[in-house]
Amino acid sequence: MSADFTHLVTLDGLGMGYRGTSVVHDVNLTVEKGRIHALVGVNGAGKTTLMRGILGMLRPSAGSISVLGRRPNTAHPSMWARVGYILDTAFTYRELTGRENIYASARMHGTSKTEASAATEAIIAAFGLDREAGKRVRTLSLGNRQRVALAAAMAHEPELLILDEPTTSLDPLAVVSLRRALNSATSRGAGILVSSHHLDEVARIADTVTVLHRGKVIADLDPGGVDLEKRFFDLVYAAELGASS
Ligand SMILES: Nc1ncnc2c1ncn2[C@@H]1O[C@H](COP(=O)(O)OP(=O)(O)OP(=O)(O)O)[C@@H](O)[C@H]1O
Repeated sequence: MSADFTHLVTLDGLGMGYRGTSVVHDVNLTVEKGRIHALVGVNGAGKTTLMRGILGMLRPSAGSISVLGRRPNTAHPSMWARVGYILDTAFTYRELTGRENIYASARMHGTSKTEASAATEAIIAAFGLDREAGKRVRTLSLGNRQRVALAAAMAHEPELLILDEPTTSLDPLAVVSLRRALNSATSRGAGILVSSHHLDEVARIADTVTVLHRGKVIADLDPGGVDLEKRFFDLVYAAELGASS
């Protein structure tokens, strides 16, 4: 099933926080079909919080969130079959093998047994996980657990992918596999929101880059321009100066 709208996610004047503490303020952002939207910001800027809101784990205190045309807090569970994500520490079932994790995820996202088997083997090959896939996840290295979690998030070919710092523990080869997998997802029309501290990688893959600082959007940057890292730090520095003056 395909969404018949361009905006897979729309955040409109979004405010969110934890127990009375305001963390995200007046954020407007869209994730579009076939595009990679990167979210960058220093530690504590609010990237994970914003993603929790999109995934229906936190309610807005102001404004609204629309995911695949619905409000996440009230969406039917079947909508989540069209979404894939990793958040904070990538989740896996540690007593299952990598292959079992990926297959279970595909099945839980509504894929038939035959399709799930084929999708599992295809994504194991795409991520170069052939040697690790038969091992219990608890015996894998941190980076390989991350690769299994990413494969599990993507095996069911979601229309929307929310990826919180997916490259953190990955080696350069795994980063290349992920980049290819993300490109292949956007070619079939998926939209991706990805947070990252790796600005060189962001410059390579993103169509749009939003800078979040102290829970506010302070700029949208052109990923193709010169020295994304410098432009990012200049913006954050200026925002900090503004906040302290
Ligand atoms: N469960 C929570 N309860 C209370 N405050 C929280 C909780 N989770 C995050 N925060 C606070 O919300 C703010 C934003 O945190 P968040 O994890 O969204 O930032 P981030 O941009 O993802 O940071 P990082 O790059 O370090 O992952 C921080 O001040 C953090 O302390």
